[in-house]
Amino acid sequence: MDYKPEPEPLSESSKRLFSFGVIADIQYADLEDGYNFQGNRRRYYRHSLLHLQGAIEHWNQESSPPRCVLQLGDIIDGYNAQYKASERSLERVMNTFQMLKVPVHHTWGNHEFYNFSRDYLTNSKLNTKFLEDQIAHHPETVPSEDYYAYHFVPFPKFRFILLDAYDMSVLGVDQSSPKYQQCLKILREHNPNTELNSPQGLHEPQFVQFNGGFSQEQLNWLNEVLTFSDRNQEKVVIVSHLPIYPEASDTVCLAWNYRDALAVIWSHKCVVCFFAGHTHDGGYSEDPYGDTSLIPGSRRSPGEGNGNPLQYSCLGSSMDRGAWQTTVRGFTKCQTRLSD
Ligand SMILES: Nc1ncnc2c1ncn2[C@@H]1O[C@H](COP(=O)(O)OP(=O)(O)O)[C@@H](O)[C@H]1O
Repeated sequence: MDYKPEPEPLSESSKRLFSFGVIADIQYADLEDGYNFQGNRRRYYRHSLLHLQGAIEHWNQESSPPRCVLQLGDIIDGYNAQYKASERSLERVMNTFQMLKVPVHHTWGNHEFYNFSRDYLTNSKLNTKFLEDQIAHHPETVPSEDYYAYHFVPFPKFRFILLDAYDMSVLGVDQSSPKYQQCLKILREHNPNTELNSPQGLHEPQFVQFNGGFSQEQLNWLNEVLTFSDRNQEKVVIVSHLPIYPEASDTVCLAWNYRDALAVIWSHKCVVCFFAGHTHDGGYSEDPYGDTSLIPGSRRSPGEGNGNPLQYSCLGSSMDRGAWQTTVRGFTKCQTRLSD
């Protein structure tokens, strides 16, 4: 990850409220090192577990421990399926996570679906929905079972929302279902390549098989939660495996309908930060909240928004770069630092 903001000294008026850990794309497999599809990025399949152990030791030793850790998806590599080692590898990584003294929230990425069905994931330890916050008297903030998303409150007045970026995807969906046909149609309409994983020649390169998007139902739910948070003057952090902001990511890694997600976020005041995995080179950007020129096709008028810059971060692969610890101080400025 090229961008590495320097931690600012904490002044009396901006004391750290709390911190949380973030780790993405562990992609463990009991295999020798390899490369990504393009052959230009090394994958440290076996070593990634040691890296996770290092991150956990760091988090456990913090004098003021993080409230939680966010695991942003691709916890094991798709190669495990080929070697019939999916369950064994997942078990190994989850056993490592057991050393962590704080709760971990798991997000699902494309590699989860290379290894497991959605039903399997729902019934597995990678489903951390039991950690969700329940807002009494606001049933509209309860997510549907049709997608894997929830919200939780690690610190008073800070709400975190975990989104399912493969809600609309050909990955993890039963191929005999109408939803699969609908997603395949969307993908084919935007991607005429025979190899649907290839972005070659695409006007919108994010329309590849290894990505997905958010259903309207999930976006409506997100809108309800953000409405609640606005009303309650909360600050909101959103996480998903797929990034949604072009300036913080390679365009081929964006969620299919990233603009729809941005439109929902921009119609509220409360969102301060969005974290994603998937883009192994990492990325970081501040949305000036009003400058629509950065978003191709955006219909948002200049000057709209809440006046605060919104932070978007994509984490570099944990195998290459390490885990991140983020400290929160009111979140007018997101402060990140490399923890190892
Ligand atoms: N241009 C491409 N053409 C065909 N398949 C691709 C292409 N790019 C990626 N893939 C496939 O998509 C999946 C994800 O790609 P990969 O490079 O492993 O990225 P990551 O490890 O970040 O998920 C792999 O199954 C890979 O084989």
